[in-house]
Amino acid sequence: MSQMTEATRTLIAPDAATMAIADAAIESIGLHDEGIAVADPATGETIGHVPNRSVQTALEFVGRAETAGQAWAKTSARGRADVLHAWHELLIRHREQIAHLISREMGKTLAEAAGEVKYGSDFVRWYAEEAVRPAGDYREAPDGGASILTRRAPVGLAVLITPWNFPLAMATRKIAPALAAGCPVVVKPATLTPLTTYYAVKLAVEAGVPEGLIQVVTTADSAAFSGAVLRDPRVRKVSFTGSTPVGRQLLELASKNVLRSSMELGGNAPLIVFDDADMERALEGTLAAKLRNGGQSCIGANRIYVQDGIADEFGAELARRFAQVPVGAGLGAGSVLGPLIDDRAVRQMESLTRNAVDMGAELLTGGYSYDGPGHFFAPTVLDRVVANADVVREEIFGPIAAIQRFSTEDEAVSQANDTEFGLAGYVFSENLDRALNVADRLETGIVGINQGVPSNAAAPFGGVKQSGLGREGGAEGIEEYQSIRFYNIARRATS
Ligand SMILES: NC(=O)C1=CN([C@@H]2O[C@H](COP(=O)(O)OP(=O)(O)OC[C@H]3O[C@@H](n4cnc5c(N)ncnc54)[C@H](OP(=O)(O)O)[C@@H]3O)[C@@H](O)[C@H]2O)C=CC1
Ligand SMILES: O=C(O)CCCC(=O)O
Repeated sequence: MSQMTEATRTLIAPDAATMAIADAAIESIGLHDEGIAVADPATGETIGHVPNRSVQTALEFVGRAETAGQAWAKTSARGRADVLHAWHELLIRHREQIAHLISREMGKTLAEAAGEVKYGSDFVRWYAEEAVRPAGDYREAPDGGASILTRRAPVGLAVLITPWNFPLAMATRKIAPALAAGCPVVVKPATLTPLTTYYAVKLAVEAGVPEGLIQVVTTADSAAFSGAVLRDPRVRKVSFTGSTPVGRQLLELASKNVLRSSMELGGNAPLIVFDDADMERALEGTLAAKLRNGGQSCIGANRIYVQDGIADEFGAELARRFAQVPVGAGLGAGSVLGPLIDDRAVRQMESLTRNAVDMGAELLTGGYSYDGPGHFFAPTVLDRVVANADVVREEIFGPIAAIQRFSTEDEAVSQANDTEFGLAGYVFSENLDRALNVADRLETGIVGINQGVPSNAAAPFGGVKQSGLGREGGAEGIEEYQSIRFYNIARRATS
């Protein structure tokens, strides 16, 4: 595609010393050199192997977790909290190794990986704190004839299926509340990035999580895994983060045993910039909402709507900033944008850009991939994208900013809501009334107002419409792993 120069073609190479830190972390996990190969997306190099577990082994692991879970469910809340606090401390003590490992296996820059270590560890600390919060309440029946006690019991064995884009945070966001609630877990990390999960779980065991309580299953046949494990009567809960088509399949499987289900699925986030926005805030917020994690986030800004009066200036300035973003290996000094996860993702970015341009979009910057061995695509800005272009209808999952223009608030809201997804949205306006009114009208579970990264361990992350079911993080996140029961105590009037 166009716009390629020798300067923009240059990629920052990985640094040998930083790769050595990552490789030492991988070595310390103690896995063997056989099974499923894991590759570095910046170099294509194989960096380790994880076991390819059979269905039979996965079911044995279910049994081990269930056995360990019986004692864990009886451990006091303070006991569970203490173990989670100890795990949090170990994650922080090993933050450097974990950040390098995340960067090596997933590709994000070291700075972003360090941010993920903080974010991912925050879930462990948060649920250490939540474990001891009241797990029930007392109420009176309105007619006075009964007292009602509620109690939250652990839901039981939870199967946790995580994606490759946040290898630590997506694991801890599920494991920590499950453990805090008193549940055993079987975790299935993505085949593309399983090493961080093995490393974090090893630290959990060192921190005092009972042997067997967390079982990690890696497999080359994830469909066979879910087909068997979700039908097993010992399993009571499934929590999944990933694509909507896989989420639908898992919900179908979960229906057989009527499993409690949490689904954090795809997004198609609208980002709306009004003409009364602070331009600097809006540009920085858009850059963050689009390029965080190389654009590979389900809350990444997918459709950017800019009000007519400022659209030319906004588009030109965003393109200028995108063009200056240093691209290279996550473990390369100064990289701000790392590689995409695999070659399929690069081909998808090329196809989305081509389709948008064919349909009339203006390519303001980027639009090209880099020659192998890594999977790199340039930061790209497209302006005047039409509403039925693929880049608008599909989840991009890469560094393409697709700008459309609008004139009125009603028009912006109606375009923003014109999708089957409803995970995140963003509003930029210095008029608080307007920002809040538009936020109220967006059909999403999350809204960033004048900022581009709304995630926080204390917040209830999750979507509406086809973006999923349930919430992760916050006080709500532990409830996903609890069953509420009540005791009705008959009361006799006394005089
Ligand atoms: N909501 C989100 O955060 C994410 C959304 N996505 C979206 O999905 C697209 C495709 O990414 P992809 O990684 O293929 O996402 P998937 O939904 O295929 O994978 C996510 C996780 O689910 C597992 N999985 C896949 N199929 C099954 C199955 N039948 N039973 C049990 N587990 C299964 C994967 O395992 P395995 O790795 O072994 O296939 C992985 O652990 C992305 O481009 C993006 O649009 C992707 C990741 C995260
Ligand atoms: O599903 C994702 O893409 C990961 C969640 C990102 C976040 O928690 O901010």
